[in-house]
Amino acid sequence: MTARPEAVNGAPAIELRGISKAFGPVQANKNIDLIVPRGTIHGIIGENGAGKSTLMSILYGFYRPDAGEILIGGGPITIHDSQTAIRAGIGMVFQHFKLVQNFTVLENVILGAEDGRLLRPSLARARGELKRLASEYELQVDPDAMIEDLSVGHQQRVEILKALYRQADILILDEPTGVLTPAEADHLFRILRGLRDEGKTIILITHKLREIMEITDNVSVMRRGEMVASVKTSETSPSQLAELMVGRKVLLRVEKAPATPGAPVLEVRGLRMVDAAGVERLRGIDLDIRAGEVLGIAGVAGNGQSQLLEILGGYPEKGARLEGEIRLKGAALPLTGSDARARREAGVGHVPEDRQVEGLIMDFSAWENVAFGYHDAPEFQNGWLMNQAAIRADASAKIERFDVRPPNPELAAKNFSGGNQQKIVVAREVERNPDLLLIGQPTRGVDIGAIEFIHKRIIALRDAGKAVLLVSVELDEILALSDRIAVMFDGRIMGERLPDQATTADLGCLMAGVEPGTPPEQAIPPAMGPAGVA
Ligand SMILES: Nc1ncnc2c1ncn2[C@@H]1O[C@H](COP(=O)(O)OP(=O)(O)OP(=O)(O)O)[C@@H](O)[C@H]1O
Repeated sequence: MTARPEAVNGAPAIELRGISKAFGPVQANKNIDLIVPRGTIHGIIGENGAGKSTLMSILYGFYRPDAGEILIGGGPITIHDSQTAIRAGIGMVFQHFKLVQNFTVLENVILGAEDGRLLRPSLARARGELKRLASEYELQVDPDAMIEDLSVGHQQRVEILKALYRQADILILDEPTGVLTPAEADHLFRILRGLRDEGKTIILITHKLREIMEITDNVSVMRRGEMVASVKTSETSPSQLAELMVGRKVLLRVEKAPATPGAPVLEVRGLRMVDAAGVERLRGIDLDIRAGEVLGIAGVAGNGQSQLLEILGGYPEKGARLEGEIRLKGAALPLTGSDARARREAGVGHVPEDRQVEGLIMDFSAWENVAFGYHDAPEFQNGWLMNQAAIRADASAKIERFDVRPPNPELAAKNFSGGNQQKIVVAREVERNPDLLLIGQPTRGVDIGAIEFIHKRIIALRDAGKAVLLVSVELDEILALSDRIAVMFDGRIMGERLPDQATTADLGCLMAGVEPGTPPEQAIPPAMGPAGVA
C-alpha cells in the first residue's frame, strides 16, 4: 500500500478542511469542514440535494474539489481518482452496487485489486483470503455464485468484502439499508459495529434517523451544501436532528382520521402471471380497494409486488402470460398488451418503484417529465396544436408545490438528486388526482421533510375519496399510511391485517411465508421468493 499516508498518532481518520465544489451554478459543497475520529461510526444526514453524495464522491476520488484539503490519518493527500482513495485505505459501498453481474463473487472481489490478475495462484490465495474475511466478519457468501443470482442483501455483502479485501480502514456506505429487509439491516449493523470495535472508521449516509440513533457515535448535518452541525449522537434526538436538517420543525408521524371507504374502485380476481422465462410470479391474487382507503402491500422485495403494480399500471413485463380479472370502478380492464395510456385515461395514476428506469426519462428536462403522459390533456391543446407554454407553466407550478430542488424546470432529470427525482414523479402522478393511485416505494431515498410532504399528499388523496394501492418494503411506512395491510410472499397474499392490530412480529412472519402461530418445526417457508430472496 505505497500511497497510504502515515498515520499521525491520535490523528482523526478523516479530516476535511474547506471543501467546496460547484456544478455550474449549483454550489453542491460550500467550505465544508469535517472531522471523523478513528474507530467511530459517523452519520451524515441532510435533505435531498444537501450535498452528501458529492462530498463522499470527493473523498472517494470521483470528483476533484474546487477548493479545500483532505487529510487521512493526519496526513494531507490529493485524491485524484478512486485508485488513490483505495490505496489510502478508503472503501465505498454505493447505493447502486458496482458489481459485474455475470462474474462470480470471487472474480468481483479481486477485480481491480492489486493482485487482481485472474491467474491460478493468485486466485487460490484470493479464495483463501475471501473465506477468512467472510467467516471473520459474518459475511458468508458462496465465492463461486454469480452476482446476478444473489439477493440484494448478499450483493451488498460482496461489496463490503471487496472493500475489506482491499484492506480498507475507512468504509463509506451510502444509504445501505434502502434495499434491505429488516433482518438484513440488523445483520449489517452488527457487522458495522464489529468493524468499528476493531478500529475501522465508518461513514454512514442515511435518511433514517432511527438508524442514526441506533448505530452512530457522532452525526454531521448538511443543509444546502453547508455543514450546519456535528454532534455526539448520545447528546441529540431525532426531532433535533430533523430540525437541523430541514431548518423547521418536522412531524415525524402521519396524522390521519379514520378512513370512510366508499364504493369499490379496484377489484382484482384470480390474477396469475407467468413471466417470459416460465416462472410463475403471481399465483392467484384477489384484492379490493374502495374509494377513500389506502391498501398497503407489505413484503420483502421480489415476491411479486413489482409485477402486480406493473400489470395494474398497464405495462406487464414483455412476454408475460396473464390470467384473471381486473375491474376499475366496475368496468373490466384488458389484461394483455401494453396500455398504460388507456389506464391513465381511465383514472389510474402510477408511481413506479424504479424511478430512474420506469418513472423518468433521465435526459429530458424536469418540466417535460412532469408533463410526460399527460401532455395531450384537453387543457394543453390549442386547436390542433399543443400549448407548450401552458404545459410548461403547469409543470413549473407542480415543481414549486412539491419543493423540487433546485426549482429549475429546464434542468435534465439526471442532474437532480435521487430524492428530488422522486418528487418529480410523485408530483406528476398525484397532482392529476387519479381515482386509483398505484404507488411503489414512494419515499425510497427521500429526506424526512419530503417524506412528510409525500405522506400528507397520499392521505389527502385518500380523504378526497380516491383509492390508493401502496407498495413499500418499509414496514413503518406501511403501518403509518395503510387502512388495511396485505402481506405478499412468493406471488400470493399471505394474509391481511388492520394496522392497529398488526404487530411487526406478526407481519414479519407473514413476510417470511409463515403463518403466525405455526409451531417452529413446521415454520419452514414453503419456498424462497421468486427472486431467490431468503
Ligand atoms: N453531476 C452533476 N451535475 C450537476 N449537478 C449536480 C451533479 N451532481 C450533483 N449535482 C447537484 O448538486 C447538489 C448536491 O447533490 P448530492 O447528490 O450531493 O445531494 P445528496 O445530499 O446526496 O442528495 P440525496 O439525499 O437526494 O442523494 C444537488 O443540487 C444536485 O442536483
